[in-house]
Amino acid sequence: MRHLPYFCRGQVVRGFGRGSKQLGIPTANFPEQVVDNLPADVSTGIYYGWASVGSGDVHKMVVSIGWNPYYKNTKKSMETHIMHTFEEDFYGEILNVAIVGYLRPEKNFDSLVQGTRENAVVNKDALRCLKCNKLSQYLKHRASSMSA
Ligand SMILES: Nc1ncnc2c1ncn2[C@@H]1O[C@H](COP(=O)(O)OP(=O)(O)OP(=O)(O)O)[C@@H](O)[C@H]1O
Ligand SMILES: Cc1cc2nc3c(=O)[nH]c(=O)nc-3n(C[C@H](O)[C@H](O)[C@H](O)CO)c2cc1C
Ligand SMILES: [Mg+2]
Repeated sequence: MRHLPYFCRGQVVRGFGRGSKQLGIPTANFPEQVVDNLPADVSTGIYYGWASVGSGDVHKMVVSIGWNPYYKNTKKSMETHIMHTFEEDFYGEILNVAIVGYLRPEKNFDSLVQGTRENAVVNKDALRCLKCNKLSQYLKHRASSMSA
């Protein structure tokens, strides 16, 4: 994306409910409005960056933007997997994300097992890319000033 880092926020909505169960990675889904507001020339694929829920702590994240070719979705989605274990679900809360970099295009997995493996690889890549935490501090500041 030409527009990186890209900041956006929105309410976490329910998707198809298959992110965590099938691929082992829960993804907080943004509503259509947030997806429609992405720059028109955004490349679909998997990105990494920082995220916070409400005014909570900032965590590393990976975000998938696109049509999930494995599931043949007809509507573009934007789903964030936060690299943190939460005590409970946070549907309805405001998710803040700062997308920092691009990792890979979306793939059409041969199987769910392959999908799970690929996601473990991409999560590791994201952690390697996210060593600098300057943007994390920026997101924390921006999220708290917006909810004040
Ligand atoms: N580490 C995490 N990252 C993202 N979401 C999490 C995390 N831990 C718990 N959740 C919760 O899990 C929900 C996402 O679960 P999941 O992706 O399985 O379902 P869904 O978003 O409703 O549907 P879909 O499978 O279409 O994405 C989030 O909305 C959030 O409330
Ligand atoms: C890190 C990450 C990588 C993903 N990679 C793909 C992919 O390559 N192909 C795909 O169809 N879906 C991919 N997805 C989306 C996945 O299919 C989606 O989260 C589930 O279908 C739940 O909606 C990815 C999601 C995440 C969080
Ligand atoms: Mg999801």
